Amino acid sequence: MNESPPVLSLDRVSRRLSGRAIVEEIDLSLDRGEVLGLLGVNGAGKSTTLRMVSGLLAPTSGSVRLGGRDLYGHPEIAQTEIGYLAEDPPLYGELSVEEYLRFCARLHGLSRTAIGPAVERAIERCELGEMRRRLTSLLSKGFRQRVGLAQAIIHEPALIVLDEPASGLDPIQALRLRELIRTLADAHAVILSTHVLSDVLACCDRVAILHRGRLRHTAILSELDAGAALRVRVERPVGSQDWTAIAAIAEARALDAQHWRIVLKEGVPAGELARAINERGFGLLELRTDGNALEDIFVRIAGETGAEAAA
Ligand SMILES: Nc1ncnc2c1ncn2[C@@H]1O[C@H](COP(=O)(O)OP(=O)(O)OP(=O)(O)O)[C@@H](O)[C@H]1O
Repeated sequence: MNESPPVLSLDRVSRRLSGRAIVEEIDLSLDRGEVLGLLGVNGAGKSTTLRMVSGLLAPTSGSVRLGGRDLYGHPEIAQTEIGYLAEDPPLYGELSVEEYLRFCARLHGLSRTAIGPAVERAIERCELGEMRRRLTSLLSKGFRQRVGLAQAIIHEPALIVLDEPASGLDPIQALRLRELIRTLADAHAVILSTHVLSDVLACCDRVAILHRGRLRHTAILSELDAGAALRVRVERPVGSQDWTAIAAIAEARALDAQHWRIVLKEGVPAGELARAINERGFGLLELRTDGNALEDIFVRIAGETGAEAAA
């Protein structure tokens, strides 16, 4: 079978600056339909990695491939195959949203006849209709990010690279942007950097944790959730013996008598716990994933000192 190469693959990619390793030997790959979150504390090397992925900064060693072709051997593919949203997108303040997007479409090499429909599509997807004639210098931060996203998708690139896309947004704007990013995965491969766990949980399929320039952990989020704890709130106060009597439960810890952290045995769906709670008349008030599996991993890695991280 002739399998097509991944949209993006990194093979032992490193970047050194003045003899210091900023990013070291990163291996990653990404396919259409996936959103990968690059998670790390400030200074972990996220932006440097994304700039190498976007064709803006050559690796000191290793290779970045797009659809199987070496990006730095064929730099022209960056223009057509990559859309990049920088942490603070440079918009030309004297242009309206529509003028700016037309300009970006030309930069990405779209033909004169293709520019109009591409601008309309990007405006629609990023919900910029009401703002199309507004000068970009007069936009709120949330709309500036949406315009940045619109220019990143205007040429329908295979890969979309987003550096801290939700940074500085209020919670509502951040939620809207995450929803938008999630929809992009239908047609593109998306890689985004963030130091915010909830960004990853809300819109990524996979996470790669960077620390001190090294890739320390990768995980598929749905698999993390499967083994993760659940938070349960019940009407009637119950004791740990009530939980251990339920065969599906591996572990139960009281937060208070009505509020528990439950870990299910491997492969048991959360619905089974809901059923058992109702059968026993505990009165289920709330059942949700604890979200701590990723947090535990991230906090452990982010807390490592230089010596531990190098080990
Ligand atoms: N041009 C440069 N010259 C010197 N040091 C640099 C340069 N660019 C990055 N660094 C250093 O490399 C490390 C990684 O930087 P990078 O911006 O990639 O991290 P980051 O994870 O994106 O951080 P943040 O979340 O703060 O944006 C940092 O210690 C930074 O100070």
